[in-house]
Amino acid sequence: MAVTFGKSFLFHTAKTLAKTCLRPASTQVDLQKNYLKLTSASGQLVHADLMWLRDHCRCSECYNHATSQRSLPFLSIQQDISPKTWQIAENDSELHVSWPDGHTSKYEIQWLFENLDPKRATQNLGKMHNLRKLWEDSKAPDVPDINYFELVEKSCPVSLEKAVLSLLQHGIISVIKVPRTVQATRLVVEKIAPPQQTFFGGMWEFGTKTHNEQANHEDTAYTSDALDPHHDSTYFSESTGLQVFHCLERSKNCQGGATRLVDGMAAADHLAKEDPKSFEILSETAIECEYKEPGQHHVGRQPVVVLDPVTRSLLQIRFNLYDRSPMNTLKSEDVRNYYLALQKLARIIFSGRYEVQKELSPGNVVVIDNWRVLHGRTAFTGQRHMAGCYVSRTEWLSKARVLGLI
Ligand SMILES: C[N+](C)(C)CCCC[C@H](N)C(=O)O
Ligand SMILES: O=C(O)CCC(=O)C(=O)O
Ligand SMILES: [Fe+2]
Repeated sequence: MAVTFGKSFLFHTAKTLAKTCLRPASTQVDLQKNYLKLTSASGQLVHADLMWLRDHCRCSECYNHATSQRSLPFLSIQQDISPKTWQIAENDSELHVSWPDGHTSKYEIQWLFENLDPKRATQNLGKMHNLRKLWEDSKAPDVPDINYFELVEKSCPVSLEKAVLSLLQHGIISVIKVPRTVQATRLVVEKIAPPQQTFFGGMWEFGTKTHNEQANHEDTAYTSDALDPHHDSTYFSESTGLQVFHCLERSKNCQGGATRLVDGMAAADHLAKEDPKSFEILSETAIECEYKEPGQHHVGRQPVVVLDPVTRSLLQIRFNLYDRSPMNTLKSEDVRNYYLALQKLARIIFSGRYEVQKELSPGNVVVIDNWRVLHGRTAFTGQRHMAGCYVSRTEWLSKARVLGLI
């Protein structure tokens, strides 16, 4: 049964099956009104809509393999398209389809089953989700220290993989023995992706010992006040992906200024279990955040808990109580319940259950997934000089894919 054609094949197979009760030796193809029904030898069943099938022809006319881009004119796909013939070929590894206009398409059967599997989207996006190890209640995450020399000087691929994996698993990377310079901080980051340019700059510096007055911004981060755990850039249309901190200098008389890190996804997960209604409110109601200073006015509107549009699993937590705009996006009848829900999440976040504190010292760079882990600091006295940068999410996820991690 190496090569079988159209309906006669189906008829034949069905009869054989009925007589012998044997499993089919190859994929079965059955033309329905507007799709091909494919049944694998092991019984997996998928529906290939005929418009979808024509669109996914991977011949060099319809698809540019060098650029991974489609070239078939989208509007040329007719609503009533139907194949003239179809056959399973190449020892059950390909489906060949000929279309009324004379075009022939060949598909790898395995590729079809993968891409048509209705569970595929859920499972595929679940890869990141499955790697994630939420911080456990009152237990510090097991974050490996990555050595600067290995990562940057030796460009060790194992170190880089370990670093990006740590980000996927724990939402943070710790790099040790980093030279106390902005340039060394940059070299660490560039192993993963380029620093993201924002109005704060590419690489930024902040702290008491300022160096360059122009680098200062009208934000509490640039003071020595305490900052409760928060995510940054909730006022951008897309929050920055990574937050990098390197404490370049702490004066001898510097007291406080410990970095507080909280796993926002562990907190949201806790809320989902404890109070699903509040979780739902936070994931379905958008609020607004803003940043204003002379020459800048950014506004971002999204829910505090953002779910993946396909899998509905946790995609992002955007928690920043400081940078909220007037809460004018809520319907008046929803205001009270919204406040109660946000307070519930805030209580979990501020409870310390999913928090670690670390007094960053010169030489220690921490990279934080700003879509997951919140950062804050205790108030301080004395001198504390920090450097760092943002990295956009699309850039670091691209690196994770290139490394084969997701
Ligand atoms: C650039 N640097 C990180 C130093 C400051 C960022 C400003 C912090 C702002 N409130 C926010 O939460 O986004
Ligand atoms: O000073 C710190 O450790 C953190 C300040 C902060 O929240 C920020 O720069 O975004
Ligand atoms: Fe911040």
